Amino acid sequence: MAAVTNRWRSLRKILNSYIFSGSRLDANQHLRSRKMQDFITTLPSVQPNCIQGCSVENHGRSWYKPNLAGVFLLRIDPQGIRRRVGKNFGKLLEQIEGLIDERLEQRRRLATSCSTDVLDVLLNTSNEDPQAIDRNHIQRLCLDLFTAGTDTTSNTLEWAMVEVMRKPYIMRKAKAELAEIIGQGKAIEEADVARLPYLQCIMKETLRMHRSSLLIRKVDEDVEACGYFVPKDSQVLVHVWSIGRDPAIWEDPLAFKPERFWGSKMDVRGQDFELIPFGAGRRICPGLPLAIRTLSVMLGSLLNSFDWKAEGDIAPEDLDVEEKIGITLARSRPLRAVPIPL
Ligand code: HEM
Repeated sequence: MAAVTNRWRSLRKILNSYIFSGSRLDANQHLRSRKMQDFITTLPSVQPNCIQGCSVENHGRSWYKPNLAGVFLLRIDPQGIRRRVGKNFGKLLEQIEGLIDERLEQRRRLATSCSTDVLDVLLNTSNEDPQAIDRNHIQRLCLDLFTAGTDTTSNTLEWAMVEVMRKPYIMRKAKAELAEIIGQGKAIEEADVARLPYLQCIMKETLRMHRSSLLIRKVDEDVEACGYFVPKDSQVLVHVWSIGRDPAIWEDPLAFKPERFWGSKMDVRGQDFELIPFGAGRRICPGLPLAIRTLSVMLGSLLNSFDWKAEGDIAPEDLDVEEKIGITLARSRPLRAVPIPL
């Protein structure tokens, strides 16, 4: 056992030097995280105060499994990661293939090609110019949208509900705003969201606290940033989760307080580097406008249509916020919320 631990320690040392590829970054110095410090550095583009990362003591689990083949640029797949990913993506592609066939059949049956959703638009474009986009493109594009747009959105909504249910005063305030602006029990339209500032604050606060994304960037040329030398071709992982909880940026960072955004111009659209749940720059999430609109409408509708309690009459303060870390950040146990008619 001791031998395995030692080997693992020296492997971590090697990994460290590869990940930080020659820079003088010392992970221990800058990230206090026990579990993540060996593999991840927090290097937001310009804000020096973000670089400190933040404590993640309440992350009790070892979650980060580096793909060794990727780290050492090997073609082999010693952990079977590439094989498993290939198999699971194959299954997803089969499902999408089925959806496309179904839609083509429906269009043939109804003799129509009118655009009702993204898939119709893609199929129409392909009909008009098969060189521009073929069936393979459509399949891959749908795969991208499914993988990038589903868990991200549903997890964020679940976290928003958990946080609102944990703090009855937030629930009351949000409901009061909805009742005043929309009318209790009435449906919310996308256009209403702009008139619901407190609901928007809840969404921002949820995205601040419950994002796990690592933004991945490759450095074009040698750069000095915040006193660190980052050599050309380094891969930099920007740890958005830590930025969102950095005490150097946020007052009382572990508390869910939508009020911190009240009257503030700070937004999630990639201009304020303290809050970049959707990334920033050229590769910022293209689903951002859709996600913001749908999330606000969904959360607002849930709050405006029902009262809520946790299943099993768990007291609000006992609802836990334990996270299950992955590409997206899910709650460790899915929330089971019981709607109560108004
Ligand atoms: C709460 C919801 C969402 C969050 C927090 C989120 C977050 C992100 C982040 C952090 C990135 C990487 C950006 C970067 O590297 O700078 C990304 C990329 C992407 N997102 Fe989202 N996303 C969400 C919803 C969606 C939705 C609804 C869609 C589409 C329907 C979508 C489609 C994509 C795509 C296609 C990319 C890859 C873009 C590229 O590589 O150029 N996302 N998202």
